[in-house]
Amino acid sequence: MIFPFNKRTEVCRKSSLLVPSILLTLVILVLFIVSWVMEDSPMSSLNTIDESHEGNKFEYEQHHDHNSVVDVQYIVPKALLDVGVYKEDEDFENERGIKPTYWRFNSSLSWGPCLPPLTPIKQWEDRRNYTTSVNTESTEDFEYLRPIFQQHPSTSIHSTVDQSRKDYKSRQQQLQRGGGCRPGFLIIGAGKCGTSSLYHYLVGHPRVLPAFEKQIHYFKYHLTKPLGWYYSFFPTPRSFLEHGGLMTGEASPGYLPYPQVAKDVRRIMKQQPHHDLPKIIMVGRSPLERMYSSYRYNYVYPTLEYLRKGRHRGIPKDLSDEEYEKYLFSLEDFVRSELAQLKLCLNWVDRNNELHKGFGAQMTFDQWNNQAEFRDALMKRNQNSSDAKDGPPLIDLDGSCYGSKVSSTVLRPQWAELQTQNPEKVIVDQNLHLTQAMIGRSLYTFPLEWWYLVFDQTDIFFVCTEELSNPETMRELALNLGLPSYNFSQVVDEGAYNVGGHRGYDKATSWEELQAERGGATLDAAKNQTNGIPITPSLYEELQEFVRPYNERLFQLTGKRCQWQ
Ligand SMILES: Nc1ncnc2c1ncn2[C@@H]1O[C@H](COP(=O)(O)OS(=O)(=O)O)[C@@H](OP(=O)(O)O)[C@H]1O
Repeated sequence: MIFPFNKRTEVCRKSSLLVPSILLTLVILVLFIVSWVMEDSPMSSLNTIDESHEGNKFEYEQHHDHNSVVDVQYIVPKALLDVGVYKEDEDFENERGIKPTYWRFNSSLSWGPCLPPLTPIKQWEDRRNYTTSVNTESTEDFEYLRPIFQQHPSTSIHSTVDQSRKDYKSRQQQLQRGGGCRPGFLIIGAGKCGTSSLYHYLVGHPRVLPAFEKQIHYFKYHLTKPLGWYYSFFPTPRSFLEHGGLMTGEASPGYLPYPQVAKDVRRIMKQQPHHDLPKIIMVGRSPLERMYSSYRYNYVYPTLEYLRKGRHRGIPKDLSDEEYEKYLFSLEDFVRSELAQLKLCLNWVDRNNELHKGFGAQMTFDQWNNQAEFRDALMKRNQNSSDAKDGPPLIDLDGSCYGSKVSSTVLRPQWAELQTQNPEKVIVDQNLHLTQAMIGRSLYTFPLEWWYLVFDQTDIFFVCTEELSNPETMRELALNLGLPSYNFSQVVDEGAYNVGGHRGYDKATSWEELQAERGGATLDAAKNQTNGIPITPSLYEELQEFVRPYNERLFQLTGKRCQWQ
């Protein structure tokens, strides 16, 4: 008896538990589905946060995903949205319908090229560290964003540049704050072609702000440092926007020669919000003039400096330059030996006048064919070069043509004879990569081919040095970068930068001074140097012949022809 009773009560008890547990399961299921749907919704990742800090009230929209595993957080001050920064894309188109890089507003993660201060989420949650990187500007401070939409006030170029320099003088402070502005253009070279002038002319545009230094060389020499280190060379977001800036950039001539740099610029900049890339600008000068400029700048002046200080064993210090001359190799010496080396590397002709492919194409293939960006082109152009439509073989001049130290007295294979026969003459270690390639670095097409494999054709701009001082050249370039039209006459009238010896990248020499220095040549001739290059006429002719096809390929590649052949 007891059993049926007990059994019935057990059944009753069980059935009375069943309903709530089904209900509970249903509720859990519904909650799970809702949270799952919410997780996929972008709105769910926006929290508005009110914070008080040091007497200021802040309102932020905090973007994060639901797993809270995002370790970098963009905090966008609400006030920024209120002043109307996020308008239509078209607001930033110039008269050619071109927008400057990064000015797209489909995301609130970036203020044009500038990234708001970054706050690691861990710090956000850990209030003890909270104050270290949060933006401490008050709401009304964001009024400074307004000039972006208005005609920039007509302050003089210099006061704008000087003021913005002052604003971001403290790079250390900027590093701590996070954020920063990305370069919208990179002048990648070529060295000794007027990169300093091009940079100074471009930042003379009132909507372009200069970097802390003309050449930063981040992608060549400093990749082990964080990107924040690089951005700290550019205006702070505040100073950038306050000055109505649309673009900033830098000029590092050491970028052009290296395929790895082209790859790294793309890879690293693509990871940033917007995935836009900086525009690539290259300036090219008559190859022989560049070569002569490099000979003086990278060999003669540093070697004289070295000798004057008595650094070379057996050569007394403080002699006159004329007395030191016998210790220097001539331009003719260098050109002859490098030309022979380059012919072996690129193409050479045997006694029967038959043309042979040099060692450079195969060496370059072996070195680079494991890189996805370059493999296809290398297969077509270096392995099967009979098909001209794919372009000439890719050659990594710097990496393949020059070899390395032969002995303590012979620094490069190309100088074996020169150095052995002239033991009293000096080549210093310091600029070997430049001294070895006086002609090579004038063959602009070789390195530029690699940049064309990595960047869109429309993102690469080529300017001829000889046209730099024409304000119309600069206006065209600025328009093609998406900037408003601007008359550069006043800027170019300042003169040429980094002329002759080591006067500095930021030092302008007036055109009149240049005219006087260059023996009273006409102003036009002073702008387009016509100095005699000290080599024998026969070698000059041979060089001209040698560089002509490479110049021709450069003009084909860039769609732009310079006055040199
Ligand atoms: N506007 C203009 N027109 C023609 N030539 C010009 C111009 N501006 C600079 N220059 C000449 O360019 C040479 C300096 O180039 P860079 O600034 O690129 O040199 S560097 O690689 O950054 O050291 C340097 O050449 P050299 O004087 O022959 O050495 C400058 O005189």
